[in-house]
Amino acid sequence: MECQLKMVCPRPDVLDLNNSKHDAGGGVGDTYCEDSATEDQTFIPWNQLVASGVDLLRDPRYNKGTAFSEGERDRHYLRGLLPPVVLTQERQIERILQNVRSYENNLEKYVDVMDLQERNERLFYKLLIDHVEELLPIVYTPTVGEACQKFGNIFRRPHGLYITLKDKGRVRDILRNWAEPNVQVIVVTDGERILGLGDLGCQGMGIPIGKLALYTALGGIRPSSTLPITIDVGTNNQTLLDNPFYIGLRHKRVGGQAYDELLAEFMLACKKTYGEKVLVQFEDFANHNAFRLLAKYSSSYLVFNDDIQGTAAVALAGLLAALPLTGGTLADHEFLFVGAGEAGTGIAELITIEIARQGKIKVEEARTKIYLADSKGLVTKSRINTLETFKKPFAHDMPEITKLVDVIKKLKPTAMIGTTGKGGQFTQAVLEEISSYQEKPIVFALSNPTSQSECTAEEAYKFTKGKCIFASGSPFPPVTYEGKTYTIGQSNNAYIFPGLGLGCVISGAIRVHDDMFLAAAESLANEISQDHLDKKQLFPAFSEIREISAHIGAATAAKAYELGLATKLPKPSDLLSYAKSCMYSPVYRQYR
Ligand SMILES: NC(=O)C1=CN([C@@H]2O[C@H](COP(=O)(O)OP(=O)(O)OC[C@H]3O[C@@H](n4cnc5c(N)ncnc54)[C@H](OP(=O)(O)O)[C@@H]3O)[C@@H](O)[C@H]2O)C=CC1
Ligand SMILES: CC(=O)C(=O)O
Ligand SMILES: [Mg+2]
Repeated sequence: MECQLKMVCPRPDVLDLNNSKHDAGGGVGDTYCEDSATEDQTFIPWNQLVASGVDLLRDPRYNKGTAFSEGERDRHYLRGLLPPVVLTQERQIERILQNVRSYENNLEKYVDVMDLQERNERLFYKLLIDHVEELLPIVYTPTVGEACQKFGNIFRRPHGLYITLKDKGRVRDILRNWAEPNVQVIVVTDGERILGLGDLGCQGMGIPIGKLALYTALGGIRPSSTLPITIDVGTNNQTLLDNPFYIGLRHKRVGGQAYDELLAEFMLACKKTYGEKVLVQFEDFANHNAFRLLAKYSSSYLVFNDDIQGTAAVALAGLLAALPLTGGTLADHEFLFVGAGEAGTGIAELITIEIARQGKIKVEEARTKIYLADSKGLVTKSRINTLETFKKPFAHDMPEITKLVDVIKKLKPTAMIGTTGKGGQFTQAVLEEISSYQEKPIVFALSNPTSQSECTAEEAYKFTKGKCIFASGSPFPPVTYEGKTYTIGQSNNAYIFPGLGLGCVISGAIRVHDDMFLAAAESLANEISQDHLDKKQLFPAFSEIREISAHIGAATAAKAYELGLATKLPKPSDLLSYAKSCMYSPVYRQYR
């Protein structure tokens, strides 16, 4: 069919590099019109043709469904293909929300909402942005976890790229099959540690899809610039291997040289296809690969690990925000990490850097404030020969203690941070113990999804008698304890990566440096007001997140410039305004 649709735009999408006004880093893309665009605006010719008629309705990027105007229906061969009603985007959202709310279980809501992404992208993002508090638990933790577990059973339309062991030698060809040429952010998983749900193999794809939806909704990254990828090297999850509807390679996980070669080919293919400024986020790899891959690629690629570094930044922000409640500085606290993997040691390292920076002391000295416990108990020097490298810096010269409650009795930490991926570790006895000597213990239960949280918000307040300063990785409703209501802050890396990604894109960063995470953490902590603290709320509401992401983006970009890692020159004079002006808006465009 002849292509008829020409989209035109008085102001370019800033993340659209097709346009010279804002150049965030190479390539060609679509343009969009300003929110207020009307059909009789002065249009600038648009240089990309897309389908009309039936094909237009079937293309989620351009489809507006019943919101196509009368004029558009005539001009783009849509007459008769739609019922006569013309609805506004707002009315469409009302209808969809009504449907979503009518489902009793969250997985049905997930299927319905994600289906919209495949049908009408702008409507999906407007829905998500306008109702973020309600829908985040659906497209993200906890529901996305269940969706991954059942991904094969609920599979409808593919989204993202699947790269398997069988594709060795042709990964670049596969990237070329992705229709969008201007990818700026990739989230990749190999599915081995999906939330706290373990190895979900190829079905981990729900996570990159969900994370990238947040890059757009929370951080304003243009959807066409995002690419979810799953690397399938098999799975050790026998239940999935036995499931006739499993979507991945039906064999045990392959590691070693074959794995490393595939990853190396993948990284190089990303750089060759999308340029050196494509941001690659490693997500939900098991820790035996996560730390290795980060160390291997972070000095030569624009890459970070969300579970190690993004989580560290969000937790540090929460701890900084808690200081006005506890009094003192970070260095005045004793931290106990329960769970010593990616999230636990990632946070421990960033806190170390911050304590050392604030106190102008050596990192070795800062580390004396931090203790780890893993599945075998307290991490001590006596275990040094069998400890993984990432635990070793925090091994203390102490007797071995296996039971958590005994560790607490011995160390008397002021802050306890759970990253075990195992639900229920913060038992009544543990919570009672930490509040027996500490007036305001900090208790973070960061494991996801909700089923794996170390304790519920209600348990935390009940068993500490309302004393604790609490945050969780997955959402919990407010808790009322003895007449006082506490709003539960969600210490989730979703506060960090969208803004950090925005900062990388707008500055044209070529590397992600630890100091950029510190800048992001400080920026997030600055958003906590006295109002929040009155409710012991350490994180702002997600409804405020786009504004916050702009601040985080500006702070991250500023740090990239300061470190000489930014390539977009000249540096914009007002990074915050620039970040805001770059953010994708899902409001419908008018098609000429
Ligand atoms: N809120 C957020 O933003 C984020 C939350 N997470 C969540 O954190 C959890 C862990 O993720 P990640 O760090 O990547 O996983 P890892 O597998 O890297 O680490 C898990 C750690 O928990 C330890 N552990 C397991 N059981 C116990 C136990 N009973 N007592 C003490 N320690 C225990 C493990 O011990 P051992 O080393 O001995 O095996 C390991 O050190 C997941 O649920 C994930 O969803 C992760 C990233 C971000
Ligand atoms: C939030 C996140 O990244 C995780 O739980 O793995
Ligand atoms: Mg993760």
